[in-house]
Amino acid sequence: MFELARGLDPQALRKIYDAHGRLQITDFLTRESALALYEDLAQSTEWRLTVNRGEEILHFGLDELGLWEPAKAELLEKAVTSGGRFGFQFRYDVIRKAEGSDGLLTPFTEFMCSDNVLDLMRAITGADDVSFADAHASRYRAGHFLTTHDDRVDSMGRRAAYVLNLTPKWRPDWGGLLQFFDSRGDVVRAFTPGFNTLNIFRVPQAHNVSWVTPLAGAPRYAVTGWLRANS
Ligand SMILES: O=C(O)CCC(=O)C(=O)O
Ligand SMILES: [Fe+2]
Repeated sequence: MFELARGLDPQALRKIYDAHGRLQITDFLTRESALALYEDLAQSTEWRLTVNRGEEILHFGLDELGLWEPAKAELLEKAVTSGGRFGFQFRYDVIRKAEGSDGLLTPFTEFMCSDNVLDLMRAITGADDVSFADAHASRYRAGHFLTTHDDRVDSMGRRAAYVLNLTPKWRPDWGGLLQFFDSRGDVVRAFTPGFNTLNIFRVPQAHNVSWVTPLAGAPRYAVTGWLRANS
């Protein structure tokens, strides 16, 4: 089903990862595999809106949201914007792998957990104890975002994060950049979502996804997760 692009050079990638704690692989899958995954996500009806309320993670069906009274929608809007002003906040659409879910997310997760891919991930990151990868799909539309955080959850054994971007064409003006920060809050690197581009970065490390602007001509599709050790 899914195939790695040919010619990936683990040693060269390892050098970049070691030097910066992050890297981009601009063609990760074969074009056919990446297109199949993109098309599957673009036509899926399994998307739900996810937002956090403090530590709590909420999900809303998109049909359900369409039926909300304007006053209720406004309350959610206010909660999300005030939550993000000084704290950790996100809002985007998600598909989480679930028993019986059709679509390509489960086969893709299995692909990420295959010996071939895990060998490559261990070679790139040097994290020899990585034994599996988890995955969920994300879709950021205008007004979606994820404020600065470092992905650290000690009990989860996260060694590195990965993001496979799948929108065929993206412009930095559309927002949705994966940004990395130093301790002063300066952006030290920003990755513009690129089709079939895999971003990998060491955990913990401060990063965010910038607000997707009304200029966005398409949703920002990705499959993302963590390379994990059994903890
Ligand atoms: O979508 C991305 O580029 C990053 C997502 C992320 O940082 C996360 O889900 O924790
Ligand atoms: Fe993150």
